[in-house]
Amino acid sequence: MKTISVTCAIIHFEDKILAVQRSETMKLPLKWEFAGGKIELGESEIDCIRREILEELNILIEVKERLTPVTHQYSDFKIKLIPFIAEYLSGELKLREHCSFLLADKDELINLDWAEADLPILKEFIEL
Ligand SMILES: Nc1nc2c([nH]c(=O)n2[C@H]2C[C@H](O)[C@@H](COP(=O)(O)OP(=O)(O)OP(=O)(O)O)O2)c(=O)[nH]1
Repeated sequence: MKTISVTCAIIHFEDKILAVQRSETMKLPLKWEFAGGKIELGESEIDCIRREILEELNILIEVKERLTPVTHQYSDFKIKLIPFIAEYLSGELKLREHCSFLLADKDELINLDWAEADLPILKEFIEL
């Protein structure tokens, strides 16, 4: 089965972290995730995450660090999820695809109902 490469960003708003909830009509409905999306043909990982964040959230970010990618097999597709730590730079946050968002303390994140592929990323981030 083909593996889909997806970037996502753990975005700091000062001391809070942004989590977003997938809408009912998306794949993995109502699961929480870090905003991001699929890498387009010929696009770099960094260009992808900046583009996806602008498209989905209407904000600019500064990418700080790449964490360890996670390969995860869902029942009907397989993804390689590439996480970045980033900082909010500018723009008014608007949800263009997701149904809700949360600005949470790092230690509150684990309580959300995450997309499965995010769990190893969350663990690595919490232990940083
Ligand atoms: N953006 C993002 N996607 C994630 C995360 N965890 C996770 O399993 N995914 C999955 C959900 C999607 O199937 C895929 C990302 O593609 P996408 O954001 O373009 O999702 P999409 O709903 O447009 O997908 P599709 O319907 O076009 O197939 O990766 C995450 O933390 N962030």
